[in-house]
Amino acid sequence: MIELVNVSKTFSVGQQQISALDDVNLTVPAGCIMGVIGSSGAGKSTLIRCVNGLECVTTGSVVVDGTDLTALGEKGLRLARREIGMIFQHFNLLSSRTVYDNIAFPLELQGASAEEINAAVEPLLTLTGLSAKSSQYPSQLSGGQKQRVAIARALAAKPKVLLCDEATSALDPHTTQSILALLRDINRELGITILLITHEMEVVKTVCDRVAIISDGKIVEENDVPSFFVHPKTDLARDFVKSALHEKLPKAIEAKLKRASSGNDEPIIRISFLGGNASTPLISQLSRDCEVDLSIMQSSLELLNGQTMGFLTAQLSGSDENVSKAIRQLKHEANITVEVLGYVV
Ligand SMILES: Nc1ncnc2c1ncn2[C@@H]1O[C@H](COP(=O)(O)OP(=O)(O)OP(=O)(O)O)[C@@H](O)[C@H]1O
Repeated sequence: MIELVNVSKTFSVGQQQISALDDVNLTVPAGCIMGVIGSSGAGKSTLIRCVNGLECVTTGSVVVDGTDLTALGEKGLRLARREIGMIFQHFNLLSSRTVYDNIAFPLELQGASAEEINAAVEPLLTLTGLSAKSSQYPSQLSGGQKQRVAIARALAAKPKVLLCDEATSALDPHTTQSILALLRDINRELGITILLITHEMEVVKTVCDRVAIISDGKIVEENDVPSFFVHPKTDLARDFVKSALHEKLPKAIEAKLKRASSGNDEPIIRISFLGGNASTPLISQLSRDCEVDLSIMQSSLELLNGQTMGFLTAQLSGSDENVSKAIRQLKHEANITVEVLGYVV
């Protein structure tokens, strides 16, 4: 549905060339909610602006629903952009227009009649829970309500794709959850493909089917969300995953944790499980098979896209040989990732 093929974007500032996107390849399947996450300056905004033609790519192509946007002239691009709705962090509503008139605005620009506009706007007011606010002005609304108006306006022209640029970053956690639930409903009920950019893993965890990490203008990792959480491949992905799981070792353990083993210490391991394994009696089995003890420090279960994921941090005790055997056995289990966080005496 959305395809970025070898996309690079370079900005010229005076004599300086700034590479914002560097050979990006990314596919967002139809009906998917894809999150692109990255730190500040990684290239997220540039990427999403290239997808709706607000920014021209330097090289490569951007294909949305079979149309190569990079091959279009100004008029063609204007028409193609009707298929692409977009919402922003700061809502970008027209302050002199009511809620109804904000939602109607893109249809007015297209020359729709009053009847056509009403037929499109009324269901959107219902969908976004704004029917009672229809004649109010943006200044009379909360942040969450403003974002609902922006979502309804983005959907007015019946786009196939919705782009979300840090859409919940200005909202409190409770309102964020309600906006993400609305995006999920829109995706399911209207079949709209959603590409969102965010710096918050909580957003990815709550609403996305797939996730890509961008760093220095490059996509460094991409996966479905449950696999991304359980099998992060890069250090950056591991950091993002940890930020979303709020995992922290007890302070006393953290203080004496050594990266390398000194020979007479014990490893602290972190195990992630995906799917059915999360509920199997893995620990007691490991303890029996390998004659090791596991002192559990942290454990949690999460449900992502209907899949159970388990996370467990434990100190492993036993003879060197048995501890090595236990780690080897864990590494061989399907759908389990084991990581040695360090060693304590
Ligand atoms: N119009 C521009 N002119 C020059 N450089 C730009 C322009 N837009 C972005 N950049 C540069 O491109 C790089 C990527 O910026 P971008 O805004 O895409 O990052 P981001 O991941 O969205 O960051 P943030 O989360 O802080 O908004 C940065 O180095 C930025 O300074």
